[in-house]
Amino acid sequence: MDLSPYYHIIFSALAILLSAFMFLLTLNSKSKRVNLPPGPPGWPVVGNLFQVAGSGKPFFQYVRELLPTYGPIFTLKMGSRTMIIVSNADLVHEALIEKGTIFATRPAENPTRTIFSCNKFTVNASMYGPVWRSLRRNMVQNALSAGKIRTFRHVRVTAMDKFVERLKAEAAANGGAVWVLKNARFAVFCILLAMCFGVEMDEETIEKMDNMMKTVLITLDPRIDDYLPLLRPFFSKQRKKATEVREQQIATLVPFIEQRRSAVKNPGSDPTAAEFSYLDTLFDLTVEGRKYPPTNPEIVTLCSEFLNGGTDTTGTAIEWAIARFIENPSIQSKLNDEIKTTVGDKRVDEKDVENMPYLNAVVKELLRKHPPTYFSLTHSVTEPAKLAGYDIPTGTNVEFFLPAIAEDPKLWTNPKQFDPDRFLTGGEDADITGVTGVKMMPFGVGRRICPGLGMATVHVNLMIARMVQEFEWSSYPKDTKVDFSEKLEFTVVMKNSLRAMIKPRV
Ligand code: HEM
Repeated sequence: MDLSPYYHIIFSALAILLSAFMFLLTLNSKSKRVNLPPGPPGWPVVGNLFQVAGSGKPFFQYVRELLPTYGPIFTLKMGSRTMIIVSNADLVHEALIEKGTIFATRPAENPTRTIFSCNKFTVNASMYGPVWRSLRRNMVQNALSAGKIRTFRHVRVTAMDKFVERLKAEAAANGGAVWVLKNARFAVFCILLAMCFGVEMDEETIEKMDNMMKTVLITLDPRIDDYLPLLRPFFSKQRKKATEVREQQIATLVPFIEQRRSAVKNPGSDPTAAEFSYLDTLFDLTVEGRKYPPTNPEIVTLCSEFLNGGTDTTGTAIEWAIARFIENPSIQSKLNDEIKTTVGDKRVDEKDVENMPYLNAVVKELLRKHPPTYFSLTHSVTEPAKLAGYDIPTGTNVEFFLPAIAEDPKLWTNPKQFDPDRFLTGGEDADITGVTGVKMMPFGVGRRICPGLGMATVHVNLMIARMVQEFEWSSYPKDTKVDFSEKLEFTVVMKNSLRAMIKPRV
């Protein structure tokens, strides 16, 4: 959440004037009687907003530095929004498992998000209720069930072969060096596109789609008027731009939606059409409380959610994995040994992954130490609630800070260390779904747990296995140390995007 571009003196002055006015208005309001968790003192109305923005730090870093002072639950006032940051496993369990139905909703969205989510018509943004239930049930049962994931095996095989070819070509042109995140996220994006649209796309079209998705994500970056709605009149240009981007997004995606609609209506008419796609589940979808199926703009929104949910998250996991392999070559060689003993000279397949305990331990440790997002998506409560004895009013943004849980010394031995063996010889374990207890939650836990968990696990395991089977990975430039600094770019990626040397294994 980098708000620094908006941290402008004029707005500060304006906000202070407004804040004095609003403060007087709210002095006697009943919110004064609410017992919120403690937090750093802020200014009236703007709260801690300018402290956060002015710190110049990524939001996760700002929060991390407050933990020793304010503990496992604290409040940040971000303009009109009250944010409650939770960073302790027991409190996560209390909120998302014990009081799961109450903490399962989402807060109100800012106007830009509302444009792109078609008024909260997505699994991730919808309030806890009938729309969410219908959309989520459809995604989980009709598109992401274990059986449906299996039907796309051939898509993953083709995408992995292309991925390896791309890496080889890039290495050949650059003295053996390749960019890790860029190539990994492109490979996942190809898989998700094929699953979503069920039509074949050439590389140029895929890149066009990818650029479109990136533009949307940038447009959705938070702005200061999201926190201080009184400043909205100053941002009419940005609002107009957002509407234009939305129009472009619709114009880019609708032709593919119509192509698929026609292929489904006239079986056999399009020889390139896949047997099944996520789109097929949306055309006639019945949504509780509605009499009509999703419109084309709504389908655009649902497809974008499907593509965005799994692309950067998975790509990010792969980048951190390769960084760890370069840092610790013994992990890489142990993995390669396991691949060799499991599949011999055969190309590693997703079915083999189940029989590779070391690979599974590496992936689990990766998601513990480097959860691709440091906060779960924002939660909110369906009714006034209590957490750790404090009041949680409706409309509050409840944020769960994942690294604090996955690196809690009360839950883990040497939590800072990247050590896949902790899950094998170390005798440690964790239920990633949180049902039997929360120790790490890279996919969230409870009712809003990531519905892509199963598929994402297949993708991360398979990509790592193929990347290590094909190549030996080492540092670029040679003999340099990996810099593990982080930065926020929707997910938490490496501050200096990882470039690595690859050597084909013989
Ligand atoms: C390594 C990959 C992934 C990670 C780390 C990840 C992580 C997460 C997290 C932390 C949440 C928020 C949970 C909460 O609100 O408490 C989430 C939600 C979600 N994810 Fe994922 N995700 C991944 C892959 C995917 C994939 C492949 C898809 C679908 C194609 C997907 C679709 C979604 C959706 C739709 C939600 C919203 C669920 C809801 O609100 O009910 N994710 N994910």
